[in-house]
Amino acid sequence: MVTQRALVRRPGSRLADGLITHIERVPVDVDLAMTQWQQYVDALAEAGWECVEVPPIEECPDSVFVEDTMVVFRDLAVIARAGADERRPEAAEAERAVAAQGYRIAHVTAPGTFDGGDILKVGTTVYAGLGGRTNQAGIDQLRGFLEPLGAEVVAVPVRKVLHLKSAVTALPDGTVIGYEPLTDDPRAFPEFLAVPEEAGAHVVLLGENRLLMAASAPRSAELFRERGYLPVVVDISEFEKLEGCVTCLSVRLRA
Ligand SMILES: NC(=O)NCCC[C@H](N)C(=O)O
Repeated sequence: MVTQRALVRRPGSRLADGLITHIERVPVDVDLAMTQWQQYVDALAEAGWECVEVPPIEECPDSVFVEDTMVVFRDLAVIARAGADERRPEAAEAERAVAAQGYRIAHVTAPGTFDGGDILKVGTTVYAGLGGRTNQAGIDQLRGFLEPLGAEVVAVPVRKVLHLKSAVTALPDGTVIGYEPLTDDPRAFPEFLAVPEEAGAHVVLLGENRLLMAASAPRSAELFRERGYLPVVVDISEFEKLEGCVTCLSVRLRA
């Protein structure tokens, strides 16, 4: 029985116009991006994840970064009010897709904003990055939705990168991993492991000891191998040009 599903969203033809904030714009090869997206979806599928496609939204170049539309905790999906105005239309279809998977729905409303990329779940601790895309009102509303379900919401600063999960994610044992030059406050996390590359900070937990990660972080992959993990590597160069990473290309629904 399949118990793991992931929402994904195919890139649109305007992908190359996606937002950039902390990096210089370089041309995006949309055909290559499409190939890379398919390889990413295939890697999830090979690891036992059933991928559910959210219908693409052509007018939003960043809609492929579907993780930003929500955070899911237990049986609740909290739908984001995106920190970037241009990205707000992305939420409606994503909400329909997660509701169709049986999730209850809550909404962050004005003046609150959050992007799913700012939310890192480690067990029942929910770290929320307070920065360019997620504001205090958004975090307060998230706390109101998630703490009755047993979460502890912890706000952490994000100043150097787009999203909290651009700086840090976590290994299956709960160790938070981050590239120190881009992590505002490593001491915010009880267990912190520095990795040698920016993209080495981004892992998707595929199950058991498997970690989905980007090809741009080979030394970090080696570090994880030494710790007993099995990196599953995908090239997402075209999404990295738009400040995307492996986490933001899917919403993992762990039923
Ligand atoms: N969760 C993520 O890391 N999302 C990446 C979003 C990148 C997109 N170009 C943006 O600026 O919103």
